[in-house]
This record gives sequence, structure tokens and C-alpha cells, in this order.
Amino acid sequence: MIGGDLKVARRGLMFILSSPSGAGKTTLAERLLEKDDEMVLSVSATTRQRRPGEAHGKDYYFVSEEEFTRMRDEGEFLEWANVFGHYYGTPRSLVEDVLRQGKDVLFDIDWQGAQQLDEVAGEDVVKVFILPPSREELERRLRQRAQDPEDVVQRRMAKADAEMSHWAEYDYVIVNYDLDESEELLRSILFAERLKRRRQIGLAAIVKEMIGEG
Ligand SMILES: Nc1nc2c(ncn2[C@@H]2O[C@H](COP(=O)(O)OP(=O)(O)O)[C@@H](O)[C@H]2O)c(=O)[nH]1
Ligand SMILES: Nc1ncnc2c1ncn2[C@@H]1O[C@H](COP(=O)(O)OP(=O)(O)O)[C@@H](O)[C@H]1O
Repeated sequence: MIGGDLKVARRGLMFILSSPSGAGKTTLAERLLEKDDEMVLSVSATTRQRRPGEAHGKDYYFVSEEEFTRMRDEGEFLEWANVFGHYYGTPRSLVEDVLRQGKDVLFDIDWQGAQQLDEVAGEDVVKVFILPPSREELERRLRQRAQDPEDVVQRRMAKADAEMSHWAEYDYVIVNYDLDESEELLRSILFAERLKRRRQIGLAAIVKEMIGEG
């Protein structure tokens, strides 16, 4: 809901975060979700291995290639892509349920997923690209995270340029220098997008009553 005592319903939005691996999108997504009860994370299916500390059904649905293929062929994904040699897909059911409630869905997906969602749900999609301050800092963060073996870190750094080359397809870009600052910037984008006139439902009738038009 929006505003103080004035309760205006709204259309839920599809809030997409993309970035090269290590730039900070997962951390920022978690911070956004912690403090916002009108937003739900879209949990993707993936064939990549679970990292230490990751939980099935929370961070991802970790599935076999066979299961992923079955889900894809049965149309269970809103979008899917092969990223860094593994499959990732967005299950359709949760997204549709959350949007129907007028709540927002947060997506941590790559540029391929963002393109596909844009095609199917354009005006409900808001896309934010997170850039690292530099390649050196990106590599430092990937290593500091210590969730990937050396060969994976190298592969993800090699792919970073290709990922970042899609920055101009996004509505907003945040250079993630400082986490606290980036979190506030991201939240300000979200709040502004929620207040867009075309996302608020029933305003015409409310204003009409307020200004006493016959
Ligand atoms: N298209 C698409 N990309 C996804 C999905 N889930 C995760 N990704 C992307 O896949 C890439 C790898 O994700 P992950 O293995 O968690 O590594 P991370 O980027 O280091 O967090 C990232 O760019 C994610 O945004 C999905 O459902 N669809
Ligand atoms: N602004 C920042 N300054 C320093 N470290 C950061 C910043 N943003 C993220 N990190 C750290 O960088 C690592 C990668 O962040 P993560 O959210 O996993 O990136 P991604 O999901 O984009 O791969 C994590 O250890 C995270 O705590």
C-alpha cells in the first residue's frame, strides 16, 4: 500500500538486479528483502552445485539437468538461460502469485533473463545494473567471498566483460562503491517506481471524490 491514511492499491513490479559475478547483487538483494514486506525474492532453479551456506529452496532450487529440462519443456519457466555453463530458470508460479497480490518480485538474474522478462512483461519490469568500482575490486570481492574455487573465479572474471557489456539495456545503473550507500540508492529506485502513477490503482476515483467533481 502507498501513502499514510490514504490506502491506494498498486500493480506489483518485477524488480531485476543484474551484475557481473561478485559485484554485490546478492548482498544488496538480501538487504532490500530484509526490510521490505512488499517484496518477495524469485527463487530460481539451477543445475550448478550448491555453495557452502546455500540452502535448497531458499537460495536456489538445486536440480539435475534432467529435472531442469523437464521443467523447461513443461513450460514451468518464465525465462531461463545458460550462464557460466550451468542452467538457471525462473519458475512461473511464484511470480504470478506475488504479482496478483500487488506485491513486487525481486529477480537476481543475468542480462539474458532480463531481456526475456522485458519481452513478456515490459511495463511491469524495472531493471537495475550493479557495476563494481573496478575490475581489481571485482576480483578482490570474488576472492573475499571465497565461495568459488580458483578456476571458477577465473572463469567468472573472464565473463565479467561480456556481462558488463549489457549495462546500457538497464533502466538504472549503480556503481557499488559502498554497500550502505548502494542499498539506499537501490531502495530509492524501488520507492520511486512504486509511486509511478500508472502503477497506482483507483487514483482517478479517489481524486475525483476529493476534488468534488460532480
Ligand atoms: N537468466 C537467469 N539468470 C540467473 C537466474 N538465477 C541466477 N542467474 C544469474 O546467473 C549468474 C550466476 O549466478 P550465481 O551462480 O548465483 O553466481 P553469482 O553471480 O556469483 O551470485 C548470475 O548472473 C545470476 O544473476 C535465473 O533464474 N535466470
Ligand atoms: N560495496 C562493497 N564493498 C565491499 N565488499 C562488497 C561490496 N558489495 C558486495 N561486497 C562483497 O563482495 C562479495 C560478492 O558479493 P555478492 O553479493 O555475492 O555478489 P554477486 O551476487 O553479484 O555475485 C561478497 O563477499 C560481498 O559481501
